[in-house]
Amino acid sequence: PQALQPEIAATPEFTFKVAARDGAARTGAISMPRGVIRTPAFMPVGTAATVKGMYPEQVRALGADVVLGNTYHLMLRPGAERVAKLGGLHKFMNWPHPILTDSGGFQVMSLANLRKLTEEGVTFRSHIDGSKHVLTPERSVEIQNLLGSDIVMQLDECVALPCEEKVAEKAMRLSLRWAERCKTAFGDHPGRALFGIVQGGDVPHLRVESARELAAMDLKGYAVGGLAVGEPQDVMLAMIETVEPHLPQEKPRYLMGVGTPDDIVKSVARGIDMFDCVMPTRAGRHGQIFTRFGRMNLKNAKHAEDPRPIDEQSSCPAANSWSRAYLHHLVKAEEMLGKMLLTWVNLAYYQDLMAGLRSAIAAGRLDDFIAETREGWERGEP
Ligand SMILES: Nc1nc2c(CCc3ccccc3)c3nc[nH]c3cc2c(=O)[nH]1
Repeated sequence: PQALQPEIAATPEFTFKVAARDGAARTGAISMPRGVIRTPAFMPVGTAATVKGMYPEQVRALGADVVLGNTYHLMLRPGAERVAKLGGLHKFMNWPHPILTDSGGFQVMSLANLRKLTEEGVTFRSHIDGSKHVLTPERSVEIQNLLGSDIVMQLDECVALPCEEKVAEKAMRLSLRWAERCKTAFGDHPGRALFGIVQGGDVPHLRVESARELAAMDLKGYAVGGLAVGEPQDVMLAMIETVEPHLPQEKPRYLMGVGTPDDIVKSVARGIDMFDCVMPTRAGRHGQIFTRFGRMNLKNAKHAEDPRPIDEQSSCPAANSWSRAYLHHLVKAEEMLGKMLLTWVNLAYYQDLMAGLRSAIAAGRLDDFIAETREGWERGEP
C-alpha cells in the first residue's frame, strides 16, 4: 500500500511535516507552491536540464516529486540569464514540479579547469569552451534564483576523503562563512528554501561544529555534504550518526550524492529524508541495473538468450515487457533504446524502493522491510 497521502497539498509557504517516525527514520512531506515532496525521497539528477534518456512525464509517472538541476552546468550552457529570459528552468524543461539545484562549487572542483578558490569564491575555466567564470556565494544564489529553483543549495567547499584535519577544518569554516553570505543574498522567499550544507570531512568534532552553527542560522533544510566522495560506507554512516542529533528534528535532511539502494536504506534508518545520485541513470546507460533481486549487468553473455523480462512483477514497462536477451542485444549494440529502457528500469526501482520505505515507516515496520529487501538482494534471481 502507498504511504499515507500526506495531509498537506501544495502550499504558498515551504513547510515540512513529519507524518510518522520509526526509530530515527521519518516519513512525511515537504510542501511548496509547485507541489509536494514525499519523504524519504529520491531525487533524479537532471544535470543539464534533462534527466538523461527520460521524458519529464515518464519521470513523474515513476513517482519522482522533484528533480535536480545544476548551477555549474547551466551557468556554462545555456547560461542562467538565458534560462531566465525563456521563463525559467521549469518552463524550459517542461517540469512544473519542484526543482532543487546544487550551488556549483562541488562540480567546479570536480569538472572545471584552472580553479582558484579564495575567501571571495571560486574562479575557473569552463570545461566546455575554456571561458573564465566566477562563482561567489552571492552569484551562486543569483544563478539559482534566475533558474527559478525551489530549493537552493548554499555554495560550499567539499573536501575529498580521507583528509587532513586542518584541511577539513579550513573548508568547513569557509563553508560556514559562505552559508551566512548565501542567507543574506537569498533574502526571504516564503515558497522557496535555502539549504545549508554540513561539512567537516571525517572528523566528528568538525561535523558537530558545522551542524550546530548551521542550525543556529535557522535555514529551511540541511544537507549533509562532503560524503559519497569515495569513503567506505561505514565512514559515511558514522558521519550521519555524528551529525543527526545536532540537526533540527523538524527540518528536512538531505544526504548529497547518495547512493546505492543499500546506502539509502541504511541512511533512511539513521534519519535522512532526501537523496540524490547519478547511479541509477549513469549505471543504466552502461547496462547495469538495480532490481528486487540485486544488481545485474546486462552486458553479461549469460543474458544473451534469456527470454524472461527483468521483473514481471514490476509496474515499469521496461522491466516487464522486453526480454533480457533483447536488452542484452541493445546494450552490446550500444543502442539508444537500451540506455533509455535501463534508465527507466533503474529509476522505477529507486522510486519503488522509496515508496516501500515511506509505507514501512508509516506502518512502524522499517526493520522488517529492510530485512526483506536485503534478503531479496542476497537471494538473487528466482
Ligand atoms: N554542493 C555540494 N554538492 C555535493 C554533491 C553534488 C550533489 C548534486 C546536487 C544536485 C545536482 C547534482 C549533484 C555530491 N555528490 C556526491 N557527494 C557530494 C557532496 C556534495 C557537497 O558536499 N556539496
